[in-house]
Amino acid sequence: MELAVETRGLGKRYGRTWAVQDCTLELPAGRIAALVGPNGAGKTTLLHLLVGLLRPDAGEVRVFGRDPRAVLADVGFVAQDTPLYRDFTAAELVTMGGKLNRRWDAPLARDRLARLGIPPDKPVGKLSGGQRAQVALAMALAKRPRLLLLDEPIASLDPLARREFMQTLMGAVAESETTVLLSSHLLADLERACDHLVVLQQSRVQLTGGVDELLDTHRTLAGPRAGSGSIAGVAAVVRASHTERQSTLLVRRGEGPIDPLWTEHGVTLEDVVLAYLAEADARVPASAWEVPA
Ligand SMILES: Nc1ncnc2c1ncn2[C@@H]1O[C@H](COP(=O)(O)OP(=O)(O)OP(=O)(O)O)[C@@H](O)[C@H]1O
Repeated sequence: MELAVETRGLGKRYGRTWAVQDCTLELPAGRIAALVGPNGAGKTTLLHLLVGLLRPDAGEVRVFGRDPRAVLADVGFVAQDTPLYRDFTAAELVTMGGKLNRRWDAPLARDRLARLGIPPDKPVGKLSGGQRAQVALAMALAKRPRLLLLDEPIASLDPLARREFMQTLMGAVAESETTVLLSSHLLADLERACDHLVVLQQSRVQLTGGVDELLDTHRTLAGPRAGSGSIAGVAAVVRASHTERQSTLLVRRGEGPIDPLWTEHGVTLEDVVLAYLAEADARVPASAWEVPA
């Protein structure tokens, strides 16, 4: 299995604060991976480490087995604020891309922009935020990257454009075996398109793996209010909530069938992500919020 991304104990800090800490993950080539986590979790920092914009303070990062700066020609990156030369038109950007990149698929960019109704002759600074995001994606795809990194690319898109954007990504992966890692807060959109998940929380990886595997290994259980004893067929309780009489648990399955005392339901990606984030959040000490007198 070829790995597009591999990190071992990766860390980056600003001053004394670790923005990414002890991050170990593997992203197999050909996957569309979602990078999720709350504001400030370290998603942008991780993407910047993968594209060589930042150097690690700890651990290692490899992209297709090499230092990220050695594979820049193979990596497309769309930064969070889709920075483009705002005085240039989309048509001028496509022409410029051809001069700056070895492999450049100008027809792909032009077709895509035409299909989306992006005016070729208007400075991109005068386009809407969503249109600018589409221009940035078209430019990144025209590079024909082996790895495409996208930092919150769909945040500014309307629901229809979001769906179109995700379909384009899936199409690009199917056609060219591009690996995609995209950060987003829009879990429902990710569930449709992504087959791999990385959850970051407070600079650390909380959970990572294939989406099918994660959905298969997690269950929601409902039953009479539970104590803290173990439950047959359950490896770990990720998140528990209780009423006076009833408990609802999100669990990771273990060996064998689950205790029939519990009613078992499948989970969505959103259920799993929110359970892991809530569980990690519960570990934030209240003192973190204390304001010095
Ligand atoms: N240039 C910087 N200088 C100092 N601290 C920084 C800098 N960039 C990021 N940080 C800090 O590093 C941590 C991770 O930030 P990062 O931008 O990677 O998070 P994020 O998950 O992308 O957040 P968001 O979802 O809000 O975009 C935060 O605590 C942030 O305040």
